Amino acid sequence: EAYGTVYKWSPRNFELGSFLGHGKFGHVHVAREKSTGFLVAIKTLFKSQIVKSTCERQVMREIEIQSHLKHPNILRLFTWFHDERRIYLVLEFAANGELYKHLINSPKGRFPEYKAAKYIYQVADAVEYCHQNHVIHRDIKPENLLVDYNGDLKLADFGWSVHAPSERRKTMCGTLDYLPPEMINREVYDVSVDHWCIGVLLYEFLVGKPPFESDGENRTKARILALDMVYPHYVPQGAKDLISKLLRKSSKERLSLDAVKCHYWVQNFHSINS
Ligand SMILES: COc1ccc(C(=O)Nc2ccccc2)cc1NC(=O)CCSCc1cnc2[nH]ccc2c1
Repeated sequence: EAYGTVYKWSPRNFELGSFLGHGKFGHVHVAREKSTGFLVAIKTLFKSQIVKSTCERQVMREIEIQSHLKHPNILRLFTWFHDERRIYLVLEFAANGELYKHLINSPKGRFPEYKAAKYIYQVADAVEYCHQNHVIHRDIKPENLLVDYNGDLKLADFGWSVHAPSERRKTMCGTLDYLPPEMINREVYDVSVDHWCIGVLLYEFLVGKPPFESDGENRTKARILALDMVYPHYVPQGAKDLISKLLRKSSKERLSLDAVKCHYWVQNFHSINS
């Protein structure tokens, strides 16, 4: 808001491009801001659906929180505007799309060590920033991570379900794979749920599937509560050490996000990656 005036954005400022997907409240398109040529993603939310399903105050609060989060690994909400029927969110466009697709299209369906280490560092950094801004439970899982033009991760905090019968897990939308024990036991939870999810995420990066994956929901829950997991032979010792310090039943014993970033297995690759 230079010179004290707030610029009034409107749909006229943008040229709408291809359809990117749809969420529970609306759909997302790539768009080009006309005066700069800058590519963004515009998420159109229908007021009718929002008013029906959540109170407007909560919606405004969520948009307020999102627009203040500024971190290189968190998808930016640049601005928003509305007309009589819709709310438009002007979001950062991650040109390399969904991380999940990169994972399943990798040669062995899993990331090499250096990539897993780079990505887990970036996720830990983004989530630590969220915690410092009193935002928790960012729903960390591959479906909620995007890759930008430079190959860096963006925590996207999707509000959307899959838009096409893609190669995603069937149970994707309600996947239990990332639930920590305290949430299965419906106990009170705190920021350390995110630490658990980062442990599950790192395992999935290196193995290509989450540690407690089972065909039945109850089987998955039982495995989570029993910490019933095995590491394939190719998972390096350093990564096993880090995962085992995050997947702890007692949330207080889980490694801090700073310690994740400083862990020797992550640091070993950080120099190469940065
Ligand atoms: C910061 O991010 C967000 C902030 C807010 C909301 C939101 O919906 N808030 C909400 C919902 C209901 C009521 C009130 C507020 C959503 C997102 N983020 C996404 O929805 C995921 C990426 S969509 C963009 C995007 C970019 N880059 C891509 N590359 C490939 C696909 C793709 C898709």
